[in-house]
Amino acid sequence: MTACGGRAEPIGRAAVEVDLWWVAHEDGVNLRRGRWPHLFFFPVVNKMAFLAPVSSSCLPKLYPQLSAHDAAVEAKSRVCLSNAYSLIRRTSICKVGFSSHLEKSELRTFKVSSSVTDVSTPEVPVKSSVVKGDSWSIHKFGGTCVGTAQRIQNVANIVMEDSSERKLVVVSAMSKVTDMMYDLIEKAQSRDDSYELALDAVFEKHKSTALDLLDGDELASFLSTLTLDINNLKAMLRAIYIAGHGTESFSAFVAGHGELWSAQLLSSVLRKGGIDCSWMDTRDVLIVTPAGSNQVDPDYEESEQRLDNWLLKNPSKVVVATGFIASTPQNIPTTLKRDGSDFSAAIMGALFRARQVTIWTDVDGVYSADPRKVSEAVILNTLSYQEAWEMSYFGANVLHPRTIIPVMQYDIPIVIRNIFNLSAPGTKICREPFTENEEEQKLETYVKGFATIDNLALVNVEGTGMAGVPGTASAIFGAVKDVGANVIMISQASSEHSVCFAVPEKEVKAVAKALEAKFRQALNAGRLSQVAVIPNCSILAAVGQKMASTPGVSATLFNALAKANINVRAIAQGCSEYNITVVVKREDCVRALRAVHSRFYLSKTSIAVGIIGPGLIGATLLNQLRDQAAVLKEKSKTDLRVMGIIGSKKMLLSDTGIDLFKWKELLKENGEKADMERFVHHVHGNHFIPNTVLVDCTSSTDVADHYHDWLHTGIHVITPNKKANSGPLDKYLKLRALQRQSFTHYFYEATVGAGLPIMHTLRDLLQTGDKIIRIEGIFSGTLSYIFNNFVDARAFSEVVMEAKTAGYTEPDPRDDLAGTDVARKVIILARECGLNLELSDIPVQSLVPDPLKETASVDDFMQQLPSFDSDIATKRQAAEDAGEVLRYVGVVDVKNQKGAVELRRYKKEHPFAQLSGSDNIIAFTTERYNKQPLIVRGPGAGAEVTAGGVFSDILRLASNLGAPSC
Ligand SMILES: NC(=O)C1=CN([C@@H]2O[C@H](COP(=O)(O)OP(=O)(O)OC[C@H]3O[C@@H](n4cnc5c(N)ncnc54)[C@H](OP(=O)(O)O)[C@@H]3O)[C@@H](O)[C@H]2O)C=CC1
Ligand SMILES: N[C@@H](CC=O)C(=O)O
Ligand code: NA
Repeated sequence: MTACGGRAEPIGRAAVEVDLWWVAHEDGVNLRRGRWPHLFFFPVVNKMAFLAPVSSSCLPKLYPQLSAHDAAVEAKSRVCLSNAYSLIRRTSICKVGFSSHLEKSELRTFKVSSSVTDVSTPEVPVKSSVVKGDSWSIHKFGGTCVGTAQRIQNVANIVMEDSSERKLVVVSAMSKVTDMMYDLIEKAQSRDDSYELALDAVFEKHKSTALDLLDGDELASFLSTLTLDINNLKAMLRAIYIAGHGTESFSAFVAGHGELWSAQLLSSVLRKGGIDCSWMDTRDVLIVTPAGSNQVDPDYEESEQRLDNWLLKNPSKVVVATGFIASTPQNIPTTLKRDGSDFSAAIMGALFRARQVTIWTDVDGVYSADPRKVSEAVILNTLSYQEAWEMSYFGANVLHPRTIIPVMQYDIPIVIRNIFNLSAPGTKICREPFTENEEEQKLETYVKGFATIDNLALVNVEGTGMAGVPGTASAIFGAVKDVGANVIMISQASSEHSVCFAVPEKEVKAVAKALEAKFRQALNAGRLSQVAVIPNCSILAAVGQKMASTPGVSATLFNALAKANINVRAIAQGCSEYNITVVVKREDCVRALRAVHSRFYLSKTSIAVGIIGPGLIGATLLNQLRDQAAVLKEKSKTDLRVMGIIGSKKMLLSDTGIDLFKWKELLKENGEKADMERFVHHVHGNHFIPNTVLVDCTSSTDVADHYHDWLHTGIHVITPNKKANSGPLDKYLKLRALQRQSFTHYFYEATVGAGLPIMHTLRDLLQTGDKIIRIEGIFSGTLSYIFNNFVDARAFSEVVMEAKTAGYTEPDPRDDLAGTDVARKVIILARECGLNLELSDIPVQSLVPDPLKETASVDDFMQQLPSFDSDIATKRQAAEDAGEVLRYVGVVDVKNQKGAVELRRYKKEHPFAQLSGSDNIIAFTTERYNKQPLIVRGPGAGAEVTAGGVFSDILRLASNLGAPSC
């Protein structure tokens, strides 16, 4: 008996290391010939047997040293370890019925190392030449990675730094070379002589790269191969030129040279670096059969055998293989078609049962969404195979789904890494992605990412005659198939009255025509009401394995879409729940993508802000936004980007957000002529921020007149301007009705009491069911200030000027003194309480002297005001004499459905007499606050508090749009 030792190490799930001593003895071996192309040998250990195929013809080549010992044993018992991975199976020696027990999925859990020991006889040095399993790691470098001599050297360095025991490096052609090769064929086919010059360029490119990288024998050898290849190609192209035609396999043969040269170049560079390296022409190994248009199916069994043969002859631990190219079963050169090199690497990963496949590219990994559309898209650390699959199908630049299939069946992870940023860990695509940080996991893994497909059309086949009629769907999709259109998404509600599906826009005409023809009779008879085409659609897909069985994910998604005012045309979700697909209008697609991306916390809640009126309040708001921006981003993940500022004459627009530290200078120096339409289009039309708010800081009626349209187009509006809410009642009612129907927000806290929470308090009272009886108060900061300071011998006009300088007054102080401003506030509150009053319904006592009512400018008015100081001084004195003060108040009498604005006298002890500065005081008398009114008091005018009130409305909007509360 001769015994030779080999070591089989179970790996993966069966993690027990077994020392295996196998026996080569006639009695213990069930040799078969004929039925199997191989001899079989059973290595035995503790009643366990391992079996492996051996090709008798390869034995002498493999183990020449054995011939010196026992030729009979040699012939029968040498294990061709190269093939072991495909047949080894743990089994009891007494159950030798191995053929029915061999299951590939179990086989891969073993690797066979090359260490071989003989214990019972003098040592027989046996070399196991073919080793596969997790000692191999696969790298794939695309054309850009090997685009220049320097980059090839860089690739070589990366390969050398990989500490894996064995490495297979799959390379594409140098960048642009494949296109150059196809161009050669094109030119030759169209009998364009310039193919010769083009071929020279190909030669020069590779020659100069080789000269940069190699020297000595390596250089000479490469150049001689290159020259030979080029001469052959020249002859071949000449033949194509003469025939005016080249077959597909000719093209594949010519095109594949780019890979042949880059593989040889890289392997030469590695050898120059002292690495024992071979290069593999994958056409010798990889066998594929065509599978429909632009697709091929690998023949794994045949490829595996060829690979083993190849490895027997090439035992190097580093192999550089050509990507993209393969052979047909008839040994005719072919290619793996689109994304071929990635596919090559994945197939090789599977054939080698490699530890990992690394795809080197020029991005840091797989993004949660297209970073060109979502600037805050993040690199995903991990993706499951299914997630990667879904993402790639939906247009994410991940991997072609077919690249994932080969590695998926052996649980081999694929890592996508950036060759230009080695510090980035990349994205790992594997069976069960995990995140160490639990919090992060919660946020990240339910929905991993979002992808979109543009240029689609929806087709809606509708009619009462469809319900309960078997075969309708088959007839519809049969017609679609007949015109060769690809159905991307299907949706049918359970009422069965309509079937809706998405097809590429370019195919929709033919589809509609085919359906109309097929259902002509049903349409004429009214059983089908229509075959409708909805053009200009896009698909947005949310992808995540953990969405499955997680309640609330779709609710959150749709909520985010609704809040961004995006209309969803169709929805599809398979019961695998890996993906929720919605169809939206194409122009909404990027906004939709941004909105959902933000909502799932992959980025901030972003709002595009347009500031209208950078006057006192507008400018103060801009400064507050500037000072708080970083905190908001950090703490509440809210990104407020001021995309435009417009005044009455000039505007400043930015595509990415205005630098708020410099907005004044920028507006002054770079500002362009104000154009409201263009401004709104710019702020809202940017495709990067899903939500838009226009903040009207003017007192302009013209600007307020736009609110309805803006809300209608999904733009949120926030304002301290009272004109819209106190303007014509019908317009106001229309505006509020629209606001209630839509998902757009209209906030105006600062219109009453500036930053004081007046509107908020009133809304809370109303919404919780309280009944307002009366609202009374000092609503004017200006008039409060004036009467609080109009004491002793002070002149009325002087105090008015003080109030104006302090920024309490309206742009035109007559709006305050005439009571118009208070009347507007009364109207705003009254309407909020449900009273349908016009401004003219409010009796107002004006403090503007009659002769100054018509004064042209604000300055003229201020200049002339002192001449009327005595009138009001007399009134003040009369009140003083009675122990009273003058206060300008507004009243909303809800019970009697009226309002009033007047100058009243109050006893000095009255709360209204206790105010200071620009304080407002508002008393709400309600059913709940009946004996004691609910009082809100505080400064009710001034730049900081007013801008603060506007800012808090913006944050309220952000939180309504999904920003977390903090
Ligand atoms: N001051 C306060 O305490 C309070 C004020 N408010 C309200 O705040 C708003 C702003 O007041 P304030 O900042 O004092 O006013 P300002 O006069 O200082 O600023 C008004 C701004 O609006 C711009 N503007 C005017 N018309 C237009 C237009 N048609 N299109 C574009 N921009 C225009 C002006 O631009 P330009 O300079 O180029 O003409 C200016 O930048 C008012 O509605 C006011 O009622 C509300 C509560 C309190
Ligand atoms: N001018 C107004 C400002 C706020 O609306 C006032 O004085 O209250
Ligand atoms: Na307020």
